[in-house]
Amino acid sequence: MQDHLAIEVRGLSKRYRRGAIGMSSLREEVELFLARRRDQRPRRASREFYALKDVTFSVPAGSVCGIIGRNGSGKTTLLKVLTSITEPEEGEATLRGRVGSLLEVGAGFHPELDGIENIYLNGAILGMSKSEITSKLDRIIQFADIGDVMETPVKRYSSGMYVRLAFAIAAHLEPDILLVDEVLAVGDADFQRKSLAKMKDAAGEGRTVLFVSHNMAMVRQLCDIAVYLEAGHLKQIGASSSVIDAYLLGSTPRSTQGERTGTDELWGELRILEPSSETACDHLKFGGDYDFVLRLGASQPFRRGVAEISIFDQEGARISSLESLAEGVDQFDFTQPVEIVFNVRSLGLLPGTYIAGFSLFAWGEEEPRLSVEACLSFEVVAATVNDAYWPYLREYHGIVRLSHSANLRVPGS
Ligand SMILES: Nc1ncnc2c1ncn2[C@@H]1O[C@H](COP(=O)(O)OP(=O)(O)OP(=O)(O)O)[C@@H](O)[C@H]1O
Repeated sequence: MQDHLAIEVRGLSKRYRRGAIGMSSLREEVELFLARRRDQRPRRASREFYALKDVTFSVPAGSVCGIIGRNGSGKTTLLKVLTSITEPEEGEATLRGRVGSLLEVGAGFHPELDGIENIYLNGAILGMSKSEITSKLDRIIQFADIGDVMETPVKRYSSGMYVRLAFAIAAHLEPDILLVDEVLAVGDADFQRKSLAKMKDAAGEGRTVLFVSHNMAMVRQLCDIAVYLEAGHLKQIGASSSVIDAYLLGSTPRSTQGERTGTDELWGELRILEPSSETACDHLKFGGDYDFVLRLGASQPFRRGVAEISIFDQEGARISSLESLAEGVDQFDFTQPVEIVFNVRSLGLLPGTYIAGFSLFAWGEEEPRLSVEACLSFEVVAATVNDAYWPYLREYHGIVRLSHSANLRVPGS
């Protein structure tokens, strides 16, 4: 193995048998359940499949590497193979140095032992001496910041407390390689911020971090390289920004170039353009100016209407909408297609991935005549460091930035 490589994975394959409930991801179970209800099909027979297939890549020491991919693409399986929780059928993985991991809430903890005893237990597993662990104890307790439960058996901890303590241990026992699954999402925003900073520090000290996440803004911010898995195969590895772009494009519901949706009688097409440009963009800068252009066509006259563009986050929560009526546009003469241009200025959506859709209502009717929930996805990226807005990051500041100013005053004077 080459010295500068902390992790080397060669031809890794892992097979599972699908069938029993609880073995598949939740989403797969829900899909299966719905499919069965729809078709009354008998239960799918159990069969083998590859959760990982011939995966080969390496990670240089001192890098922070993101592992990304859709649900069920094999990310967790990869971490489980790397930590020897599961054995691969083929291939091999070599990890250079001491490995600390944070995979599942509660994993690596003994439920009957209290917080402090678990710190010693984990340290011992990592091969540390008692005095080495004692010297780090205060920092771990301080980082976990879970109050006076350190002497309570961890089986009584909430999942948030588990994660706080587990991350504090994993990060402070100074493993050479730190493997972190999405568990951090359980912690609150403040704790996530501390954890991200800690992972960055770890890399700065020459440690290697492998970080599984669905949060592209976080991966983009934290990781210098990324591995993109698709259905157990390695789809791409490289600089995190280009791998994330490839992943987002792959999971885009439809082309950002805009695509006609609807019927011959009534259709719409949504594009995002830079003002006075005809080129569609899918990477928008936080704080930038954009035109959301909705082209509509109808075969029947449809005079008074309300057009609305809805913007959702990756989890499907509606973040905002743009609405024509409030802006004084409500007369659509459909003798030929029309375009409604929504001028969005100083875009206040924080870096992250968003999905847009649109609907068209006839005046006075409750149900839309045309409704398209997701027709394009776009990503908002942080502007450059020189930009006044650059520090605004979603995981620290929420999803939208309200336009505001601030001033100082002394009450009563
Ligand atoms: N113990 C198991 N037995 C059978 N199948 C399994 C087992 N563990 C995982 N799988 C299946 O292997 C595939 C990969 O799962 P894995 O958890 O690695 O995906 P993932 O990318 O981490 O997904 P997610 O993003 O949803 O966490 C999925 O189809 C999953 O259902």
